[in-house]
Order: sequence, then structure tokens, then C-alpha cells
Amino acid sequence: MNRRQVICTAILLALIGAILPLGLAFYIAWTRTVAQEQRDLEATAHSGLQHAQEVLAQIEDTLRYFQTLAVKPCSQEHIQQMRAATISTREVDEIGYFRNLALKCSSWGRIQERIELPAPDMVLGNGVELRLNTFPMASPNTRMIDIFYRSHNVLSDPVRFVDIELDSSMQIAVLTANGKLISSRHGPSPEVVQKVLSGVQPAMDREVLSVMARGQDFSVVVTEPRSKIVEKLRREQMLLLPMGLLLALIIVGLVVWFSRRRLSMVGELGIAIERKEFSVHYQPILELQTGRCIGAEALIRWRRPDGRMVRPDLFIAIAEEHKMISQITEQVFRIVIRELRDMLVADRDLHIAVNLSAQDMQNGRALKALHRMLAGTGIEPGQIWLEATERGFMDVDTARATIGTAREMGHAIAIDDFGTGYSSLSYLQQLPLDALKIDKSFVDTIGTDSATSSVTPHIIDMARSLNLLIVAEGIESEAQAQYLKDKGVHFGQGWLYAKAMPVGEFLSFYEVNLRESGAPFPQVLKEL
Ligand SMILES: Nc1nc2c(ncn2[C@@H]2O[C@@H]3COP(=O)(O)O[C@H]4[C@@H](O)[C@H](n5cnc6c(=O)[nH]c(N)nc65)O[C@@H]4COP(=O)(O)O[C@H]3[C@H]2O)c(=O)[nH]1
Repeated sequence: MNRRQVICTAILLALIGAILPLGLAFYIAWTRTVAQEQRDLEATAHSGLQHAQEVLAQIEDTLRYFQTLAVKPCSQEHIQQMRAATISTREVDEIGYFRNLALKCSSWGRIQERIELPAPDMVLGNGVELRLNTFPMASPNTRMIDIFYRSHNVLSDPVRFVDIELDSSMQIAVLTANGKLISSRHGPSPEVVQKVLSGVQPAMDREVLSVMARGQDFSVVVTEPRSKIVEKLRREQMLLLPMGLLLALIIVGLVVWFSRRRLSMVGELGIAIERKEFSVHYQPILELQTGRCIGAEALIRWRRPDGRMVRPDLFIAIAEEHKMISQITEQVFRIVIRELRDMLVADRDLHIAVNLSAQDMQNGRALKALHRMLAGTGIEPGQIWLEATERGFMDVDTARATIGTAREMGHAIAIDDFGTGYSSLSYLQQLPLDALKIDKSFVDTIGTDSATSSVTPHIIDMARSLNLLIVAEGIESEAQAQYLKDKGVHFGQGWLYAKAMPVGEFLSFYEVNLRESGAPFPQVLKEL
């Protein structure tokens, strides 16, 4: 992933991370509120049904009482009893006595006019008849529910059937079992009520919550516009939104932390070490006189997940600065042993040079790790050479100790990039080194009249006087190679011969080289 992709992904993830928990909190608050409201509606519908049935039962009791009352119909006493019942029974507003389906007297007294019972709207299982739109003589504008049994009827205010505790945001309708409206409160929509009754989910269920309770004689529908539950939703949100907000903050924080880590080279390097994103390429080292390949320098390669390569001189410095280099050195050792173990065991003339950083030289941890890794592999320690730059030898005492340990273990040790730092002859004399590598910058000056071109022969003379093996790196031309050969430089590496290459290519190169050069293993190395 490149920088831009990391930033875009981070922004996207941060947005999702912020929106998702908040959206989730909102969604949970909404569904919890709706579910709670649905439960409240159900409870209201059931209590509405129970109440309507109790009202009916009360009226039926009154009717049954008059059925068994042994008084002369429409006598003073009969009318008196009817009046008493309207006073003592809340559900009973008026009582009437019928003969041949015509009203003879009521709790108001005797009736002179002929009032006949119309056809009932519904007949209950016990023979009680219901008429839903009765307008009594005493108050002709008031609709009453007429409940008739055998010879008596009761007129009851429809409100009695819905007289329950009702939330101001809810609407209730009590209907007969065959769906005719008895009474309602808070004006429920007749269409919604009919749809709920018929079992069809109301089309506007996005706007209305509804519940139905069905009894033997009545059905009760309770509705509530969703807009009315906003207040309750807010209360729920007050509870959940802070949690969502906290989660969003945590996610956004994590995204920022991860992306910053990903964006910084140090962070990326740490991830690369964890994920073992490194590989090793091998640059052949040849004896200059014969052209025989005696081994290779192991050079680390880091390919990032997006496919881009990072130059080692860039990330090695950062790894050193942030104390990550030892892990990298260990990974290089591990890769070299894994990739070349068989070949190193089969061919004792093959040598691989591995770079040690200044820190590796100072803390000696890499050497211990190498010792552990080589145990039981069959590889001779002498087949692994170690190279360290001048900086690695700055602290002469520590350097001497580390070189001593390395040599005791059987490794040859070389000073890399010689001449680029402050090393002097006297300084070199104090270190028990095996080889000196001439830096490419000096090889580049061969045949030129640059100011440093005169340094190269001095470095070579110095190395020779200290009896060190000399390896020149960065040889790119025949002229450079010839010059170095003439000066008695033993070994060289550079694009003139081969670039650093993956293990498979190197092994082929090595086999072809051995076949074609036909030269024996160099005497100078046997003496090491
Ligand atoms: N232009 C040109 N370049 C040539 C030629 N011949 C060799 N080179 C390059 O010169 C560098 C030689 O390695 P170095 O001096 O140890 O310099 C190395 C070394 O200091 C460091 N390095 C590489 N691998 C490791 C490692 O495993 N551990 C440590 N600590 N440092 C490493 O990174 C530096 C750069 O490594 P590379 O990029 O692989 O670059 C390599 C190599 O590819 C040539 O003819 N022409």
C-alpha cells in the first residue's frame, strides 16, 4: 500500500469507525424503543380487551337480574328498580323493558310512543344482542350502545368500553368480533384499524405501530404514530449514544495510531520485521586473477506489501537508529542458512559474507544468535564471513573483543567500506581482522584524475602491509578490474561480474562459474 492509499484507507476506516458505532447506537436505541413501545401497546390492548369484557359482563349481570325479577312489568316498582340500577351501576346509563320488540317502559318511566328494536349489529354466543348506533329519546344526539337480552335492554355510553388508562400518544378502538366499531379514543385511523383487523400489516407501518388483541366478543386495536416515540427514543439515545461515541473515539484513535505507524518508516520497519518481509540477494565474489567465484555477499532486500523495494542503505540506517538492526541481522542469518544450507554443506569452498551493523559489533548479540543457528546445520562457521563497516570498529576495545569472539567461533571478519570513515593504519593495526573491503567510491576513481584516486593505492598498500585479504567492491569496468589485479587485490565483486541476485540464480551462476573457470580454490583462503 502506498502513502496515498494508506491515507485514503485510514480516512475511510476512520469515517466508518466513527459512523458505524454511532449508527449502531442509534439503530439499537431505535429498535429497543420500538420493541418497548410494541410491548406497551400489547399491554394496553390486552387491558383494553379485558376492560371491555368486564363492562359487558357487568351489563349482562344487570340484564340477567331484571330477567329474574318477579315484579309486574312497567309497574312503579319495576321502574324504580330500573332507575336504581342506572344509579348504582356505572356501566348502565339507561334500562328499558320490551314486549313484542317494542319499548314499553324504561328507567325514565312509561313510554307512550311506539319504539321498536331494529335488527341487531351482532348477536353474542349467549343470545345477547348488540346495537351499536342507538340514539335515546332523552338525548337524541348521543350515540349509545344498546345491549339487549330477552325482554330488557341497557343503554351504555360507548366511552365506558374504552375507559382505561391510555397514553396520550396512543389510540384505541374497541370493536365487535365481526369488526364493527363500538368505541374509540384519541381518534385512531379507521383504515389502519381495518387493516390491522384484517391481519394485513398496515401499509403505513413505517409511520404507525399497531397491535391487536382478540377476545370472544371483542377485538381491540391500539395504534401509535412512530413520530410520537421520538421522545422516548431520545431518552434511550442518551443512554446508548455516549457508549457509541466512546467506541467511535476508540476506533478512530486506533485507526490514527495504525496509520501513523504504517506511514512512518520506523513503524513500517517494525511491521516488516514482525511479518518477515525481507529476502536476501547474493552478489558473487570472485578471485580477480582466475575469475573463480568463491562465494557471495548476502545483501538484504525489503519489498513492501505494495511491491515497492526499499533500498537497504535507507532502512538499515533507520533500523540502527531505532535499535531494530539486531532483529534484521538475525533474519538475514536465518534466511542465508535456510536457503544455502545444503549447498554450504555439500561444497566447503562456498563462502557467504554477511553484514554486521555497528550495534551488532557492540552488543555481540548477533554472534550469539549465529552460533545458535549454525548448531547442528553441518555448516562450517568458517564458511560464514562477517563484514562490518568502520563505524562498527569505532570503540576499539569492544570491537577487538567481538572480532576475537567471531574468530574463535571460526568466522573470518572483514572491515567494510574501508576509507570512507576515519580509520588509519595505526587503528587498523590494533584489530585482528582477516580482510579489508575497498569501498566502491575508491574503485570508481580508478583511471580518473579525481582527488581521491591516489588514495586507492595507499589503501591497498596498507592492507597488504597488514597481511589482510583485499576485496574490492563495485567493480564495473575491465579497466578497474585490471588495475586491481595488477595491484595484487585478491577478490572483487561488482556489476562487471554480476549483480546481487536471488538464491536460485546465484547457485546457477556459481555452478557455471566453477565449470567454466576451472580454477582451484584460492591458496590465500586455505590459509585463513
Ligand atoms: N552501482 C553499483 N553498486 C554495486 C556494484 N556492486 C555492488 N553494488 C552494491 O553495493 C552495495 C555493496 O554492499 P555494501 O557496501 O555492504 O553496502 C550495503 C550495506 O552497507 C547495507 N546492507 C545491505 N545488506 C545488509 C545487511 O544484511 N545487513 C546490514 N547491516 N547492512 C546491509 O546496505 C548497503 C547497500 O546495499 P545494496 O543496496 O545491496 O548495495 C550493495 C550492492 O548491490 C556495482 O558494480 N555498481
